[in-house]
Amino acid sequence: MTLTVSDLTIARGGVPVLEGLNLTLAPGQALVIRGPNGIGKTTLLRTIAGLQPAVSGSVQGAEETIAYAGHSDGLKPTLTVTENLTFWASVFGLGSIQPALDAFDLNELAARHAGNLSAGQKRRLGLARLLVTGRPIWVLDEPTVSLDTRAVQMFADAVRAHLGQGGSAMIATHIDLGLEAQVLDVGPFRAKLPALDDFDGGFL
Ligand SMILES: Nc1ncnc2c1ncn2[C@@H]1O[C@H](COP(=O)(O)OP(=O)(O)OP(=O)(O)O)[C@@H](O)[C@H]1O
Repeated sequence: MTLTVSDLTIARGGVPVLEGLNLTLAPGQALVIRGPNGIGKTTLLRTIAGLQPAVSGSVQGAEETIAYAGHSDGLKPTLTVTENLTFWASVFGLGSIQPALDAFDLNELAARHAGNLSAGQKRRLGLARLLVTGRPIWVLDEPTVSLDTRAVQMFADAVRAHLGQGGSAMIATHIDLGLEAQVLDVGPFRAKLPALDDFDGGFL
């Protein structure tokens, strides 16, 4: 499944942050999105994942194919690691959670409640969830936050394996993951700010 982004203009809080973006992401490909804080990386990923509407342009190939992992880990704190993964596997209709436990070294934590894990352990669990979605396009917003060096390596290995199986990944990150990837440098503001006297309810 190839993701095609055509002439995409996006906004946050009513303010355009990026305009006229074109890109494709084919099976087996990774795209790393870089850029300074506040430039619009999260807005772009949320728009591509269908979590917010585009101002104009289109995203094709996204429906039902994207697994999104954003800043919030979305874990259920009162469920154990195993229960969290089993829940998501059942939502997505997949069977074994063992590959996800193995890939992110979660076996020893399997019976622990997610709410009692450390920040890095929670992040590993959040990323392990990607493996039980069975979805081919991973859209990931700063996935390595809180991960130690070893866990970053685990994550990079999981992405490589995913690409090797015909998946693809779009990753906003500030670190070098050592992946063979296209790079999208989101440059300084490329859209026009609205006139100052334009009232914008999006800021309220
Ligand atoms: N809920 C919101 N309402 C209004 N403006 C917002 C909102 N969330 C973010 N913004 C603004 O939209 C712009 C783009 O934010 P975005 O989160 O996409 O940036 P980013 O590149 O992902 O930043 P970072 O690297 O800090 O995560 C920023 O100027 C930000 O202040």
